[in-house]
Amino acid sequence: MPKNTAAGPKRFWKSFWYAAQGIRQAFRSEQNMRVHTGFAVLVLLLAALFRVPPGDWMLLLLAITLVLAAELINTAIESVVDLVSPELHPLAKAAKDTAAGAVFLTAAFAVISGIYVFYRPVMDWIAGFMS
Ligand SMILES: Nc1ncnc2c1ncn2[C@@H]1O[C@H](COP(=O)(O)OP(=O)(O)OP(=O)(O)O)[C@@H](O)[C@H]1O
Repeated sequence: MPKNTAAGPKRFWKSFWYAAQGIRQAFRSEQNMRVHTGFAVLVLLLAALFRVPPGDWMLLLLAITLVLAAELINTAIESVVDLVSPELHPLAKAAKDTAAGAVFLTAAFAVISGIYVFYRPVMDWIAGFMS
């Protein structure tokens, strides 16, 4: 596999290309990455539908970014663990479980953010629907 041997601006743009390849690879190989991306798209569509204020958009974008970034780092750690420790090992388990814990924390933050942003608009929508 080729390394990034380019220099100057070319090296800079190539590193973006490698990053895009990493995201594409994680999206293809990790079901959780696809599930989280699907939720992210749904949440952004709902935010547009309910016309949430700019500050709430930023909170949702922060939550989505945290979850997807944690998922990418989790995927990277899983790959390295599988490479160096294909056999069962307590440290391999600790590494994978800790990385999964990071994803769980960001997902919990995303759920709380979603409730914070959508509770009022959804309640108003239901109230309008009932009256
Ligand atoms: N080499 C290993 N040594 C010890 N325990 C491991 C090892 N590999 C995996 N495990 C345990 O099995 C769990 C599941 O590991 P696996 O590699 O299937 O990842 P995963 O969390 O299912 O991720 P994904 O499904 O996204 O690939 C880990 O969280 C860990 O507890």
